[in-house]
Amino acid sequence: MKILFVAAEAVPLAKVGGMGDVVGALPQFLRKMGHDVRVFMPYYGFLSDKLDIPEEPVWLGSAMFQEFAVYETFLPGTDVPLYLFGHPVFDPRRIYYGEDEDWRFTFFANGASEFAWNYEDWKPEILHCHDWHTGMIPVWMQETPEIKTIFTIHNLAYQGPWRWRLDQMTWCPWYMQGHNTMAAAVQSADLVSTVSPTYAKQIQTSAYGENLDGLMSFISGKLWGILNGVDVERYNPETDRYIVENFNAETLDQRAANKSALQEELGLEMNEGRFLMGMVTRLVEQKGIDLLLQILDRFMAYTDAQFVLLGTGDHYYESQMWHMAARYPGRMSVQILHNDGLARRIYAGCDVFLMPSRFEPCGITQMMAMRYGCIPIVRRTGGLVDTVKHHDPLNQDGWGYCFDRYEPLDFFTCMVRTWESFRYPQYWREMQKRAMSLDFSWDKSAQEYVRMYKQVLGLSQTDLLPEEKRALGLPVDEPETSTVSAS
Ligand SMILES: Nc1ncnc2c1ncn2[C@@H]1O[C@H](COP(=O)(O)OP(=O)(O)O[C@H]2O[C@H](CO)[C@@H](O)[C@H](O)[C@H]2O)[C@@H](O)[C@H]1O
Repeated sequence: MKILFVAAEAVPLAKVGGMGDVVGALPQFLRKMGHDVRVFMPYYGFLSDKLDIPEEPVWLGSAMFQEFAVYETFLPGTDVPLYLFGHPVFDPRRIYYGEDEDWRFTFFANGASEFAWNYEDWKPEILHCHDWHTGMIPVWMQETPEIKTIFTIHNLAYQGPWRWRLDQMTWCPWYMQGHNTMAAAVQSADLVSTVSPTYAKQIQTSAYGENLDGLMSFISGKLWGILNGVDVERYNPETDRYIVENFNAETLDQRAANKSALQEELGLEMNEGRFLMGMVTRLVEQKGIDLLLQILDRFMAYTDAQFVLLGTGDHYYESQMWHMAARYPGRMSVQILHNDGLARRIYAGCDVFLMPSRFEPCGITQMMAMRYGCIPIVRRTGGLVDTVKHHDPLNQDGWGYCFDRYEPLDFFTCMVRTWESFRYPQYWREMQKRAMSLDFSWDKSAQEYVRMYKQVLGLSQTDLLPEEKRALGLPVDEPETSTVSAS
């Protein structure tokens, strides 16, 4: 199958949050399964620092009365072809923000559609669109039945420009339904997915539907919930170059060196016995920062814990966290920056990872933390339900601590319980081992996406490509026959 991912972010080139992880990783796994998957994203001004981009474009087009150029290269370190949408509006060294955000991404979506319609050398059968930035693509593609569209919701809270604004900026066809980009996208796309089974159900309720719950229930017949994975090769404590000491579930003793190194790096008291809590996050309402602010001071005063936060986002939260850190010198460190290396050192060095999210479509950081033996404390919502099992001391099961209600007292109690469990090292270690042995690789999710692609193309689910069989560990018949490719 020929699939073009269209998105605003893709690791390792451009990433603000988890969507970039998905768009950068999933295509590699789908290609391993024999599918021709490529990525289309903006040519941001900072990209030329990160990879060599040919000077000659492979295609020139126009959209919204603007000329643009498309350059072809590869996602670094992979065989995934990458098309870069070049126009001066993307020259600034930023991904989001700025007053022109609505315009520049609607233009990007229009450019991607033009490319899919008119580029002669490669024709996608499916456009896999990610979040509102690409939301108009399914609308425009409605009149092009030979190209199917899949729209994946990574974050329903950001719904893109309203219809009146779209009307001002570009052409909204008469058949466009919905009052903003997100609403239009889910109605027009052939299939819609979100990034965990629990979140797929939750967005059909008023508590999580962001005012689109009615619409989500209405389209539930074409709504899939597919859990994200983690790039287990990039994020591997056994080989990670960014941490001080490599380790695995069998050599957990070596993990202690990472804790000391992190304490030293961030100016915390170097003491192995301290309960070290970490958080790597966008500092936005979604992530439960307001809940944390209500209890952190009390918890720090009540215990001997240490706390590390790495994140950027709303200035209000940034300054609140700074002020809090100033009250606990040597015990709390707040790093307002984006730094992948430090994020890994936090996963490898902290004892627990906090994720008290108000809502969480999937959440990748808790999976990364578990992979590095860091026990998650999470609110039971969205993908956190699907990935974190509450500890069960009687049966020695579970690998995290969960609370249900979005209430400071519930979060506080959960943290105190975790802190108490931490006093039992043998028990704690077993829990770390269970967390580290979980399989969060992309293979399983990639199989689900393949099922979805086959459904949208009307292909049989049972006929597998030889590469798919190999990925599933099934015997490959001789001679190999390729039965599913519609290309
Ligand atoms: N300051 C910082 N420095 C370094 N790295 C940082 C960082 N802040 C965040 N990150 C990284 O960004 C990613 C965050 O991913 P998440 O999935 O946890 O959340 P996000 O809300 O961005 O994603 C949205 O999309 C994803 C993908 O579908 C869903 O899992 C999620 O629920 C949804 O909210 C992780 O790779 C993390 O390490």
